[in-house]
Amino acid sequence: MIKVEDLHRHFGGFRAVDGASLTIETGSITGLIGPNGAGKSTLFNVIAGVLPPTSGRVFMDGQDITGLSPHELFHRGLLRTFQLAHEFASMTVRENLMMVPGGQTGETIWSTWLQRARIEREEAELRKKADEVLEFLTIRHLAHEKAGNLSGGQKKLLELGRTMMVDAKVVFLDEVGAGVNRTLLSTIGDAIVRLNRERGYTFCVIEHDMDFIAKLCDPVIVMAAGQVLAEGAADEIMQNEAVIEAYLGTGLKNKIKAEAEA
Ligand SMILES: Nc1ncnc2c1ncn2[C@@H]1O[C@H](COP(=O)(O)OP(=O)(O)OP(=O)(O)O)[C@@H](O)[C@H]1O
Repeated sequence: MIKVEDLHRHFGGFRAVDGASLTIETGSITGLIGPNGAGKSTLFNVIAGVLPPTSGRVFMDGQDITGLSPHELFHRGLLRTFQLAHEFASMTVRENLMMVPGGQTGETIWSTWLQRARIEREEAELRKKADEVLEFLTIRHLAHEKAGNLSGGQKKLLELGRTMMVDAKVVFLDEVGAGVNRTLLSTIGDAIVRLNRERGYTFCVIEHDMDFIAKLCDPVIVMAAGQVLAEGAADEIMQNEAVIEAYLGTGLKNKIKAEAEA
């Protein structure tokens, strides 16, 4: 469980996150939505150790993880997808996956020279794991493709694949659907659900596509002006007056209402 208590992140005098408190339950796929500039990405960045908070605390399973580096959080199984360095364009999809775990014996020249057998064994294990990941994501056919040639949606799948190479526990996905076509978005959605159900991943997903959020996420947390405005099931949230107002602004909401009544 991730618990965020009264989190603030200010930029100069501007309060991007302004006292947000929320809980991401273990085993959930929690949606995080809100109008542009609501503070969602900043909140993600603070939780994931990319930005220090101005004040407030973040706990993971009861342990205070406020201000830990992305690297430390990575080793605890908490990651924001872009923490996993972006794909290496000239390497194949499989090689990109094999790069993730890091710390293999083969990383220093001396050990390369002295421990060839061990390195070969580690490589074989990594290759096997990468192939399992590709199978799970239904993209085995892309194993030898250069990562730079993948479409936007396939790159998102590769990002999910990277989380599987390190057996992540809690994954923060920022705008997973941006620029992704419908078919691939549904493949990505399926992969998220299966990782959640079959591998016990907890997800927190920022996404503007409400169909995607409604299909995948429970609960949905709504942020506006740096604070949590509402939380609940997707259908409740979409009926919530305060949420509609935060998205549309009162003026626009009244205009739509007037037009509907006319
Ligand atoms: N490094 C920064 N310096 C100054 N202001 C920033 C910085 N990062 C974010 N902000 C501001 O903080 C506010 C919240 O930004 P953030 O990206 O967290 O919102 P968001 O809810 O993720 O928006 P979107 O849905 O458009 O991505 C915005 O007004 C943004 O301009």
